Amino acid sequence: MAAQTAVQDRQGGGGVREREIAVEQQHLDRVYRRLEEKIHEAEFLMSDAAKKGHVGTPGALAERDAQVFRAGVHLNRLNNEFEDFLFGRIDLLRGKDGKKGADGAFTSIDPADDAIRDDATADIAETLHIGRIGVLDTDYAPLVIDWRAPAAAPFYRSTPVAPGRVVRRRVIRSKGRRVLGVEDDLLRPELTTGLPVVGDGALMAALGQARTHSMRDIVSSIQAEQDLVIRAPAASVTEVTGGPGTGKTAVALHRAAYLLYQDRRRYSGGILCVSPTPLLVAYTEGVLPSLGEEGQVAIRAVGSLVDGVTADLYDEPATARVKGSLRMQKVLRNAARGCLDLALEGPATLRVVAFGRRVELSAGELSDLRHAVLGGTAPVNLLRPRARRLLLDALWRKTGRRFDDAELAAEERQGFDEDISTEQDFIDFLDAWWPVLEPRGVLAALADEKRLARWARRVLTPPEVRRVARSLRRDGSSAHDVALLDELEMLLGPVPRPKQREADPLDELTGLDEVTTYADRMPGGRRGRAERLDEERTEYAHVIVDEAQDLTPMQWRMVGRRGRTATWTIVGDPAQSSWSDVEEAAQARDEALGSRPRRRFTLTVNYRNPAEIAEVASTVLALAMPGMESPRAVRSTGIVPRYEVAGADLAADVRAAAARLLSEVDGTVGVVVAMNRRAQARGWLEGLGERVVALGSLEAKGLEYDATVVVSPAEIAEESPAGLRVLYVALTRATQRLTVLATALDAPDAGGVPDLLRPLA
Ligand SMILES: Nc1ncnc2c1ncn2[C@@H]1O[C@H](COP(=O)(O)OP(=O)(O)OP(=O)(O)O)[C@@H](O)[C@H]1O
Repeated sequence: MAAQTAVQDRQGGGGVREREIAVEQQHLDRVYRRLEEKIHEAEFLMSDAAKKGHVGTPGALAERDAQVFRAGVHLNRLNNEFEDFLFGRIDLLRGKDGKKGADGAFTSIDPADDAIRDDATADIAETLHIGRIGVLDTDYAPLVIDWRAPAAAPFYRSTPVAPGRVVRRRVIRSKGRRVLGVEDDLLRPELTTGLPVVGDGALMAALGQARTHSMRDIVSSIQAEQDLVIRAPAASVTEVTGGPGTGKTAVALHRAAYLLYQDRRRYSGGILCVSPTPLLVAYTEGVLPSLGEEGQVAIRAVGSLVDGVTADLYDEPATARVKGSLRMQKVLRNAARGCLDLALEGPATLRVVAFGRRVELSAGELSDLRHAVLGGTAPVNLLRPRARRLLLDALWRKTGRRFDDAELAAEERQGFDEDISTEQDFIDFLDAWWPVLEPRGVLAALADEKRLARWARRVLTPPEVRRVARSLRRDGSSAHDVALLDELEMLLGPVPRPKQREADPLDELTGLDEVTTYADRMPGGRRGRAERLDEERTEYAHVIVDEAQDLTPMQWRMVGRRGRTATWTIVGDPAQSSWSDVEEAAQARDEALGSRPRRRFTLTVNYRNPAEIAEVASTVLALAMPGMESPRAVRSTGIVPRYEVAGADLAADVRAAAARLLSEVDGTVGVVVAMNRRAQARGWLEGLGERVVALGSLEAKGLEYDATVVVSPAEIAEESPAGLRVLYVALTRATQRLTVLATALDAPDAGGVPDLLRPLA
């Protein structure tokens, strides 16, 4: 009977849909009325604090500032008129333990033993609405439960096989203050509860939507296997693997929001999310604000982890391989020390005047001294004070002064040190003989092939030396260079910086700088507190690594230094790795993570690609990683990939394919080409508008489009030793349509299918 009602209502019979929308609209109206009251409260707090004036004891001022800060943050969150602020509802049977949690909702997951009557009828005992932040009524009853609260977990976890207390799960679609639609899943169809069921399920509705250039959150349709990862306890390392489109990136970002909600104090140390490319950062950075989280999470491209440098170049695969390998540690260590010698083009000897006579250290003596100082492993810049001391010791010995009285000797020596070390000649000599080295200077020195060959003796082969030196002569940096700079920063130690402007002592007394005023005093004007903290921070409480399969060993070292005491979430897919030496990268990952225990999760369902596209990708996967399983595509659209063969004018053919796809989809189109055709391809698409973009194969990582054109699979595959895996990435970017454009290199068959995409016999 209930099943019958459900079928009828799914077909929209009897105006049930409109009635149910009206029911949810009523609830949403109540929520907004309550939110308005909260906004007034927060505004009152702000103005009350302001009225407390500008004078008072330091304690009172600090209290006032903290109050303003808290109220401001709160107001900001409330004022954000989220698209679907309220997005879910669950109707629950009576629970087992009858206890209420902090959010006002009952805690038990399982139904009470007598919640279902013998005739399979049951009553709905509790209805919870789930939203982006929690809202309590004036009497502390929950109007909306925060999606991250324990009571919201059944919304994501319940399945028809293990429904727990959930009878019906409803996803509510709204815009601003208006409810637009509802989509229900009936989790206990065997029961008669009188609940109407509307719609075709929320997940399919979400997956079919057109894509934009920004990723959407999935908060209203997180699936059970994803929810397990999002809410996994933050102990040590959480490792997630899964094929393309299984939601790894989405899950990682939702997990960041969950961790902050769950233990805000602990994660005030910041969460770092490392992404492979700036394009993926731009694509994903709107997700956390849409979940109500801003400020504590820094999403950075791996090439932007060192302040002041942004990677804007790509290295050829063979060069990347060398620069990313652990062998570079040795080369950089030699370079850090070797650069001291480079500076010695100035005076070869040191001459000073002491006690009326000249005292001199010869080139040989200076060289011995340098060796003695460099004997330690300390960073080179930190050895400078020791070098200075040894120079003074050696000069003092040369003066031949002897004293019987120890006190007198100490006094004389102190005077000597002060005199000599303030002498301009000595200062100039020290600056030339033991200069403060900056990572960029040392890296630039490696661009000289002869020098690099010396520092890389028995570590790199001559062709490798040539490649690396040549790549460093370019103007700009690659993501591999950034890891080298970071390594050098560690080997060299901090560069002493000129002192910052003194803080206003009164501000320090009142704690005012913690709240707002510090930003005003910063050079360059007013900046957000979060932005400032982000820049200053070099270690984080939690580190998330997206597309972890692509980090080179040197990059793992760089990321590892940012999370020495952190907990970690690492998501990736070995089948999508563009790094050729998978084992070396795994070893570096192990080093970065140390012996911390790991919890492993696997995601198995592909939410991005329709089955028709996933099938093509799986033929390449079989070549790239024989034996590796493809994730299961969750939907099928009936639209098969289109195969075309390019004629004499590749540009015109690519342009035509892109234009056709633009007319077929509402959202975005991505044209993926081999890396060396990137610039060219941008030109081909000129004038087609903003919905279409050209991407080099490595740039496509992590992104998705309504439709894609993959240009010459063979060219992409042949571009690097990991080319087949890169091609696998390229083929898995489309949510609706795929066009493959073959060239002669692809050896297409009569149907235009490239050799690489033909299923193995
Ligand atoms: N539970 C879900 N509900 C709705 N959409 C989802 C869900 N899970 C994933 N998606 C969507 O599927 C697409 C793929 O997700 P995501 O980019 O996180 O996958 P991925 O595993 O990181 O992929 P890749 O390895 O290819 O980079 C995104 O559009 C995402 O919004």
